[in-house]
Amino acid sequence: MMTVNSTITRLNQRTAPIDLGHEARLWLIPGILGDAATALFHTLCNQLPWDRPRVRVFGREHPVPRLTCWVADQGISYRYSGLTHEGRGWPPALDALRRRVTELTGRTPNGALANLYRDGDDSMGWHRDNEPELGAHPWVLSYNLGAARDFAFRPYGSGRQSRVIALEHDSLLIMSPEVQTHFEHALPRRRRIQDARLNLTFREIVGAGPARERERSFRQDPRATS
Ligand SMILES: O=C(O)CCC(=O)C(=O)O
Ligand SMILES: [Fe+2]
Repeated sequence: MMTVNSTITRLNQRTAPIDLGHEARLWLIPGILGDAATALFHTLCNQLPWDRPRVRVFGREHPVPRLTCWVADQGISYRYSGLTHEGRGWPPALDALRRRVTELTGRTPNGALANLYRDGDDSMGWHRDNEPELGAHPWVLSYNLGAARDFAFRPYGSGRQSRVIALEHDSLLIMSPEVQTHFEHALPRRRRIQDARLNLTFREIVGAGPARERERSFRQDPRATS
């Protein structure tokens, strides 16, 4: 497995990072698949076994405002929305994308959480991706298809929003581990957007430690929760 430093060096050679502070860095690489991206978008929309988990927020049950699917190596499981999701292997449609993500980052994720936002009404609330099964240095590699959407960061614990980045079709956003330590992120609702967007966050599940519920804060908008 690649060390943290060699990943940083490789990414810095490709593009200048966006520095959020506290050593938390983002790299945004546009156009990583080219023409193949549009076909991949339609294939994944149609072929992934999408689910719409229900979660309890302030004592009431709601379906999450998006569709989700966990894709991973056989036996690699991930806990979110109160359920453990088991990896069943990768669909061939993702082979080229996985190779490309590894080529760009040097990292070898063994799972990806897919989210399908049917239109701008679908969203994801403030959270960090720091589950114990991601280990002490969780690199999150986030690939985008379809409608461009804003992605927001704010310092963890402060509520003050610090940065919004537009994530466009066929772009890859890489978050260094410190992003999860010091910042939360969210995909805010954007009512004017009528088109669908699909996001895959590639992750490395490193241990079988006790899974705990994904951390979410519901301050912004209870409908934007997961
Ligand atoms: O849709 C996105 O860009 C964000 C997804 C995300 O933050 C997650 O799956 O943890
Ligand atoms: Fe996330």
